[in-house]
Amino acid sequence: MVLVVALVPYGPLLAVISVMAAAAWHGRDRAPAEPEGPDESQTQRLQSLYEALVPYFSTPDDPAPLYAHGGDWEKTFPVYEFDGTGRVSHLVVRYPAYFTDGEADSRARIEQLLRAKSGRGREYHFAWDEEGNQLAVTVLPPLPTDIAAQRFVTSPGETVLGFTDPTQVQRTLPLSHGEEQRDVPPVVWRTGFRSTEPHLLVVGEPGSGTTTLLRSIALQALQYGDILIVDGSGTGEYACLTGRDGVLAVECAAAGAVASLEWARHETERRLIAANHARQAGQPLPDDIRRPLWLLLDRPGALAHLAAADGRPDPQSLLQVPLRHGRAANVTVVVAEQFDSADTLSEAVRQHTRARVVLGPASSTQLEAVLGAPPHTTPAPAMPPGRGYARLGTGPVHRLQVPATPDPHDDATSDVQRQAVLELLPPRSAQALVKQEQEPVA
Ligand SMILES: Nc1ncnc2c1ncn2[C@@H]1O[C@H](COP(=O)(O)OP(=O)(O)OP(=O)(O)O)[C@@H](O)[C@H]1O
Repeated sequence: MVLVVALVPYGPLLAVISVMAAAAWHGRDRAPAEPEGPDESQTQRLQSLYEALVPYFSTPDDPAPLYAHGGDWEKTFPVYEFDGTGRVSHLVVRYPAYFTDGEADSRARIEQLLRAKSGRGREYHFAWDEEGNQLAVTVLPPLPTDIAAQRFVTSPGETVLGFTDPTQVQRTLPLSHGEEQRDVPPVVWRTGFRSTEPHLLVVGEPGSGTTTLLRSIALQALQYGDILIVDGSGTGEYACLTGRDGVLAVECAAAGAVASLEWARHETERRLIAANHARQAGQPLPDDIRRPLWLLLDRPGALAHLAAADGRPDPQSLLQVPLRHGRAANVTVVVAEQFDSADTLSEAVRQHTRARVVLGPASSTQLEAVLGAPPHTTPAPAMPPGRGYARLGTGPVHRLQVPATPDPHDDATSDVQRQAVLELLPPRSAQALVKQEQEPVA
């Protein structure tokens, strides 16, 4: 088009000739290509997959079965791709309309079979098209495990939980990776006044990376708000945050945790009342209410019986008000717990944490119990720390890899990663220390 316009002053004929020449040049490689079909070993793989599916996708009373022993796989696999090792990397499987694709067990049987026949040791994504009677199977590449903590390009109120596949999220984040820059699709969780999932629950096996995720959230939260940490694990993994600007307290003992959470409950009520006054008076919300307050609890279950032994309330019981009214008061609660203590989670925590993350190995029952829906992917053959799944409200289940955000005081932390975390820590100013002494312990 640009070419035609540019050539108009030289006469339409010249323009036509030039366009034809350009088209010929452009199309020089487009000679009809040899139709590319699968080679012999690929054909064999497809045929054996087809044969394995026959018992699942046929009934004796079907007069014209799509699947029959010795039948034609080309009718059932309209799309197929292979990777460099000759294994299937993408496959579309057509199946008869009577197959019970709405039933979880029927789907699971097919998914298990396809996974076993296409090669274990990889992660698969299954997309069932119930209307079209077809299933798309895609092999997923591993998620990147080498993304270090850094300032993510997000807006206030957005927290990056980790990174996922490009297929399910529209957006990518520019990340610095050593000298390079690369774009990676994030799982972004929105908190605050307009959030539909104002609180988060993280569950995992020991060592799966739940503390690291909370540390990553804390570093992001400190950019715009204040945080209060209750660390029931008692291993001091949040010590790097103690006394930093915006860190109201890092509580490791039951007494301190109860006192701080009592303060947080009053603070939530104070914010609510002030917000109501402002709204009724038609005035903008005061700045101290706009500033987000985060309550991060790592393994609160461990503190429950210590508090009880001391005659104090379970710290979780103090979360009721922040959980219930946090959205209107700009107070966000994050709770991390291990699977074996998940039964210590209070009803309020279960009910109000609509953003969910599972890290580390988990059975499909455990995943469904926490996420409320099964993932459409098979488990990773080897789960690196920080790998898991995230679900925001009733949205899709995303694969998740949390950015490496290690404890900078841990001797095992590499210098590069330590430096990355240290750079994100706010300064320690005298003001923070005074605030820390005065505020949380009411
Ligand atoms: N996202 C991640 N990327 C890289 N390494 C990670 C990640 N998450 C955790 N790790 C590493 O895995 C180990 C355990 O992490 P973390 O302490 O966060 O786990 P945890 O679930 O809190 O377990 P625990 O309760 O036993 O401390 C640490 O050495 C940590 O550096």
